[in-house]
Amino acid sequence: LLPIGGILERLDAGEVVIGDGGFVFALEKRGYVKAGPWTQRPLPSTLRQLHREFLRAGANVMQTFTFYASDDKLENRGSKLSFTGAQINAAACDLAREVASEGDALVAGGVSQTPSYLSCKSESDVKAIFKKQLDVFVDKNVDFLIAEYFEHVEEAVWAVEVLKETKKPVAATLCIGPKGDMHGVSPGDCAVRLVKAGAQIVGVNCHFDPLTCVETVKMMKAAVEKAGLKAHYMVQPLAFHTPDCNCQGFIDLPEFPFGLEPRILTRWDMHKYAREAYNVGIRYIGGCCGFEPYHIRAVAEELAAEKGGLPAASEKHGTWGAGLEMHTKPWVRARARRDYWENMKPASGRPLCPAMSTPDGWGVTKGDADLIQQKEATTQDQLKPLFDRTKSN
Ligand code: MET
Ligand SMILES: [Zn+2]
Repeated sequence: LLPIGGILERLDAGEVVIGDGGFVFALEKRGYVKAGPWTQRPLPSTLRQLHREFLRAGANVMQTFTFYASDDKLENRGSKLSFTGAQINAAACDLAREVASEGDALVAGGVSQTPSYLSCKSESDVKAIFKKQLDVFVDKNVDFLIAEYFEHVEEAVWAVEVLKETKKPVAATLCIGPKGDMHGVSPGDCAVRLVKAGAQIVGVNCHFDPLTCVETVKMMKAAVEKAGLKAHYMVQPLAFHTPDCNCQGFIDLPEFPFGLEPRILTRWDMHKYAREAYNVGIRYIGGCCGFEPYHIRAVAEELAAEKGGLPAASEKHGTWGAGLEMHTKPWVRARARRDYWENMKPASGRPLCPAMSTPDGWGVTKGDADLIQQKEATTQDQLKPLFDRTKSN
């Protein structure tokens, strides 16, 4: 399969790298993470098992489960923790490495947006937060680093600048859609800033459905190329359909986070996603919230020819439903073919439900953001009264 090499060697050689899926969401469903704070950990045996399932599904990267594990986030959520932030981050690195070494996978240490940025701490304060997590990643010798889930490109740039200090490869993904970041910076401009800050891989994760994310990365790629810069591209979208979202993505859907199930992509939707991503030139293709191991397996199956083989989990899955040839019912046997699953339109089974929702939130768009651009007004609690004021004026 993949030649042995670091992330950049693999991407430079034109290989497809498959990412993993959504850990906080998957662990919440299994009863180990609480939605809201999203910070409960550590969870050794479950976490090890989830890494293994993604590895078996074809993931080439094990991301450390260090999302929202910065000291300020752990404290800010008041979790009564019996471990320090450093211990939590270290345990996550050990687990990711343990499982990665069972297969052909790299370990990526991850940092994400901080409450410190939103509450307007200085650049040096915010950077100090990233540095603490980074010290653990260096100590544990992760293979590369990912700054993911940033709504504000400014904070992502700060993260990249800190991560760069290690000389390890750095990837950066924003949780934005085609309209850009929460200050209205376009995807293209965001990407150029991240590449200039030293990220070798740029893209988006979370907040929007796969095809919207691919579209956003396509805009990033065009701008980076236009600026005469070079980078690799990465996409790790939601596994939920979000055609009705505004600029903040699925957070604003009334179904977030406990009623999203009818929106889940099928494995066949994932084939389409993987092909689209590949066709626009994205070579690091993975998932975020909602992605379960079988979604990653579908990505790996779609790209099997490019990758030179199928993942281990495909042993239990005939490509395009081939396993159904052994079904007892003839009409089900007739479904053992690609065009059946490609054209099947799944029903939701909910006759009284709408196809689309109206996003909540306070409709904070670029225009509103311009009115309230002071950084101290970027958390929702702080935005609401300002927006109400805007409306009544
Ligand atoms: C809310 S985005 C979460 C990203 C993180 N890599 C996770 O899967 O948990
Ligand atoms: Zn996510």
